[in-house]
Amino acid sequence: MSIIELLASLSLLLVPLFFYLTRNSRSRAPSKSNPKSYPLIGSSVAIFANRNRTTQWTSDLIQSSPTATVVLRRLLNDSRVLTGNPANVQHILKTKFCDYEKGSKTRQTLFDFLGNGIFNIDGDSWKFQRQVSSHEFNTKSLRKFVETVVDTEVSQRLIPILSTAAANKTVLDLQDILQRFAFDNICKIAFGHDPAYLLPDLPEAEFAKTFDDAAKISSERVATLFPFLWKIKRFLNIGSEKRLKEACSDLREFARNIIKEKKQELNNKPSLETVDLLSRFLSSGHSDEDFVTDIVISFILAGRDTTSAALTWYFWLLSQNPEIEMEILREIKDKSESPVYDEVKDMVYTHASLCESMRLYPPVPIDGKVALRDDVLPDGTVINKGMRVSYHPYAMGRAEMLWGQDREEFKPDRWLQRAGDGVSNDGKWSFVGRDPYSYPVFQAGPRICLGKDMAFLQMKRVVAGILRRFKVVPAAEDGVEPVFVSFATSKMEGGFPVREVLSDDEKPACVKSSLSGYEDEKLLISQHLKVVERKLHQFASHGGLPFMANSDYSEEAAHGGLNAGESLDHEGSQTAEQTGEDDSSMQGDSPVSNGSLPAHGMSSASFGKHHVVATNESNHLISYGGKSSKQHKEIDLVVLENEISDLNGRMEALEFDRNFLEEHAFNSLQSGKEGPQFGAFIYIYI
Ligand code: HEM
Repeated sequence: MSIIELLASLSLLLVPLFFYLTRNSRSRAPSKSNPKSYPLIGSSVAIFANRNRTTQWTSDLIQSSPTATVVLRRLLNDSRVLTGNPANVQHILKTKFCDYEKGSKTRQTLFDFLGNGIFNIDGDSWKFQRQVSSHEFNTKSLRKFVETVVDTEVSQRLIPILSTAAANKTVLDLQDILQRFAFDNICKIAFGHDPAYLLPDLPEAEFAKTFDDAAKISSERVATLFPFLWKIKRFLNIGSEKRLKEACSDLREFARNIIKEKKQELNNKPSLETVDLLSRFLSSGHSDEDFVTDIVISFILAGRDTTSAALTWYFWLLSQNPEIEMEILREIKDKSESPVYDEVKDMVYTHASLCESMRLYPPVPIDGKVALRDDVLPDGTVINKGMRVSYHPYAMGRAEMLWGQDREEFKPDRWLQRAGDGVSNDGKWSFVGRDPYSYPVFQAGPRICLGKDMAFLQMKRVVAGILRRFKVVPAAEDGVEPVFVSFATSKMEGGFPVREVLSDDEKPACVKSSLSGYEDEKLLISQHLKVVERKLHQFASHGGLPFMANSDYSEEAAHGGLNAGESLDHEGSQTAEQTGEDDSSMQGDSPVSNGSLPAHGMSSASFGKHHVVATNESNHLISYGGKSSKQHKEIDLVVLENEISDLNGRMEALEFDRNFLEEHAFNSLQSGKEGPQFGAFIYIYI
């Protein structure tokens, strides 16, 4: 055969193959935002390069797509669609529910870990599990959940551990503590079993490690570019697959022990006083041990990793937004010490702040289905049978189209309305939810999370328990941002080391009164910072500071102070218009915020009014005439820099003095100078 004949035959073979392999390229999804794709290998190079930050990378791709949808082409025509478009989300999760399933490929991939549990199953088996489980989430069960299980875990385990850490000034991994808390909770409520992982000596959490390994390796299987590799490793029982096998076997052993215990209990006492989820399944005629084991594992996954992830990021955000923390504390202090079910339900601002936190850090950042037949999404993306279509709560929570220009700010107010707005007329906040297709943090449609209400009740009770007594302070240096990672559910990479500091109410009276002056000063500095922030914003918009020539610092401070004061108003008298005004002042990318001032070193350590006078003088300086516009701009900028540097120095000095005072006060209390008071304090809180 001549070379020409050989080439001709090859092209006869390759051309159809090429068209077959690239047939998905004809999808009408916007191509500009899709990463560069090549025949056969698709975008594998980019996917591989971003494998350690898939969530963030795909979120960026979605943000830059005009329809908020991207198609990721992988090896050999394995295309996956990722969407942040609410219309598409509604389409796959509700309108065409029957055409999008977990799918057999995903089921097979996750089978070793989740078996036939509710997260990994479709059809009748899913319906049955959902139906039986749903009894566990009715109002009566939830009321019992808050008033017995959660309360006990908070007051008898969580608080004592945090109190000891606060007294000894030890650093705790809050992520680990919250996972232990959630694990004890879910086992107690779902299986009537107390694993007692949240104990003062923090027992070796071998189970947690095992569970994390199983979840991580399983989600790596789903994400991998080379699925055949895990299959070979599994066959040979080597590497990560060997570990997965061991982990799954340990998990199953754990679940089987719980089931054995429960069966014995049921045999001894056929009518139990309290009916938990496991008893329900065992009494429903399903005695197949593997099936019940799968259910136990799925519920541990649902209950342990979601609320703990949500709360970990929540406490991080609060540490960066003290004024919001104060507003939450105000709401909490309105309720009783151990808020009962109705009070927890009524914690509207706390509820809004949790929704806002999960908007930015969703516990399940990406989730998906598989198309059972060819389809076209509402935005025109062509879907082929067997294609994986994922929705992306992480990207959606950061989409300007859905949340506006201030989407990166942590603002619980966006979920709230005040009296006089037609929604509530008792002067309180009322919660305004978003449609679940724009905010699919709990999924949406027929498979919406069953534990949503339970999760909120639990999280609000934990927040109330902790914030009433402590301030959670990240142990990492200021400015160090934790890293968001995700293996099925999200995590903070490396944990969340914190120092628990007693809240002011919990401190002995002498320390409290000395510290209140520092708090006032801190508030004043924050207000000044808001003013500077607004000035910088104006500088960016107008190339100068138009207001400075006509107004003086006091007016600005008063204005800034009003906004900050609004959030501190105990009577809750802030109006919707005022809130709106505050919003607009914060819109756009603010180059300076309270937590991210550039360090200019220490300047004045003097506090209060002196500083106002000095700044006043600086402002007058720039209103002197005779300068060119360019010179004006330069002077404006110098003035702003000086202000920032000065405020920064004052904040550092303040923190230093405050720490010194706390240290000194605690030391003198410990050395007995104020023995009786400290004794009482220890007695009550430790
Ligand atoms: C902040 C906390 C939580 C979040 C963000 C959350 C989120 C989700 C999401 C995204 C799904 C869909 C998963 C999928 O099908 O792929 C889901 C399903 C589910 N969740 Fe939650 N969840 C939370 C807490 C809980 C809790 C505490 C429970 C209680 C045990 C729970 C029980 C379930 C169950 C049983 C399903 C399966 C529903 C079904 O497939 O019909 N969740 N959740």
